[in-house]
Amino acid sequence: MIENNQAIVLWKRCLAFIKDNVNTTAFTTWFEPIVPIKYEGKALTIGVPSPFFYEYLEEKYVDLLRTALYKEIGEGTELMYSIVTDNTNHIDIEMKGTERSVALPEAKPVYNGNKAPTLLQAPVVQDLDPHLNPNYNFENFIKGTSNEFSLTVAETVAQNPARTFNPLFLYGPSGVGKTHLINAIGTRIKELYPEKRVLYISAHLFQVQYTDSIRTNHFNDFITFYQQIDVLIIDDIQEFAGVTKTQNTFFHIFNHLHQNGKQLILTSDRAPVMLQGIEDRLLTRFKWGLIAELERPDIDLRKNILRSKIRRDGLNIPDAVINYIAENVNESVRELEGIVNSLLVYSIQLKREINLDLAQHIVQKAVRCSEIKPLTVNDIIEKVCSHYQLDVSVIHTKTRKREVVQVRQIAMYLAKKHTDVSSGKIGQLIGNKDHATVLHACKIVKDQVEVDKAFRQELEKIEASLHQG
Ligand SMILES: Nc1ncnc2c1ncn2[C@@H]1O[C@H](COP(=O)(O)OP(=O)(O)OP(=O)(O)O)[C@@H](O)[C@H]1O
Repeated sequence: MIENNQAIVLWKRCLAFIKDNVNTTAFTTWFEPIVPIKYEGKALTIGVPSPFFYEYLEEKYVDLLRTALYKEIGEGTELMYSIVTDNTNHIDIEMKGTERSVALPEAKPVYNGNKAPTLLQAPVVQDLDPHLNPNYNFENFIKGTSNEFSLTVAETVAQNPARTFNPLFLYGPSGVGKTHLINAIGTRIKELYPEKRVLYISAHLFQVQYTDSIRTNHFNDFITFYQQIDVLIIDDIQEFAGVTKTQNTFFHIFNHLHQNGKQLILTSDRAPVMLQGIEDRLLTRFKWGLIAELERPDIDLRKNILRSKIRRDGLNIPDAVINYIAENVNESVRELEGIVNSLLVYSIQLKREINLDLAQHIVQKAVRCSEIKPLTVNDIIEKVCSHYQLDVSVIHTKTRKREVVQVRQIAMYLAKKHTDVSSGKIGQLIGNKDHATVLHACKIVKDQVEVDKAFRQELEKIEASLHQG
């Protein structure tokens, strides 16, 4: 690779500036490994060792890099990245710096980003920033048994928005790929139907925009803006719990879009039946289309995700290390990614190869904080039965006695709330019932919790005992 002399000189100046503005460890870890590649047409290209390195720089140091470039080279200088795996080999994935932060929805509120709520007309398609994260796409979403169904319905919706499942409601615990999948749907729709107005927004940001619109007397603009979206994607809808006015506004937007054949895509950390503090009329609507669950990744998926991430980061990690991580880190994909990133940082900082020792050290540190044993459905059955002084075996019989039915329903409700076991599996483990019986039980208990104070306190007592040995 021929380095361009001008790039070396310019980058050296930037480095001097950066060195004055970060601590020594950060400088050694994140800036020393960078190699200047070329300077052409007001763009400086730098080589970084992996895509992760690029993402990290863009996330943590984007402002510092921009300031250094503008100050040392000139206002408006662009930064380009190239992934360099070693001195002789460089994968030419050129990535434009500073775009990533713009692509991330939370980094820039949609309200300002689209300037749309001040317009009474529909935003022109090309003016509407969909706020999709292009790094979350179908191509890099790895399929496994825990996400296969959700992936299939997501692809179906992307192929034919508003024609099949509307709304599409995806739910599952944190870090299992919900945000990734809904961004992938949005991106695919934009590819297939560029004329469609697609918008991704977190429920939190939607609420902030709504409150802002009231404060600044722009409520009508706010409503008009949302009613003109073709594909509305709202992440983490559980955040609407308890905020009645936002829910009310969303209810009207939902109705308008649905009636006009527009697609709605929603995610939540739990099934609609478990969403407390959300009005029934909204919950009913969430069930109009299709509800799909994303479960925690099983071991095969964990291994495949690790392999894919490692390949993408240009790392060389032995199989024994991959197996060790996959066996010991099982909470979420986010957690897996965190471990690989830590491995990378440690190996750069300590200049050590990635081996089993290093992996064990990192995994133990990460897992130690969450050493509380996760609850199982059996733990819950035992606690509930002991609270009601009922023999555990009775819960598994076919009896329809009122008190047994109620204990069974409470156990199902608590299992759904406190574990990530799927409804079907909970049914199997509690009296060999089906998935629909579990959801019905959850609804019955939830309704009673909302109106019956004594019952609510009783459940709180059982819940408090769940983590006691
Ligand atoms: N099947 C998968 N293939 C590849 N990457 C995945 C997969 N599932 C999750 N990920 C990655 O794991 C990380 C966490 O996923 P994501 O943010 O989509 O989770 P989430 O379910 O939306 O979590 P939360 O509810 O906390 O927002 C992301 O970097 C995502 O790309």
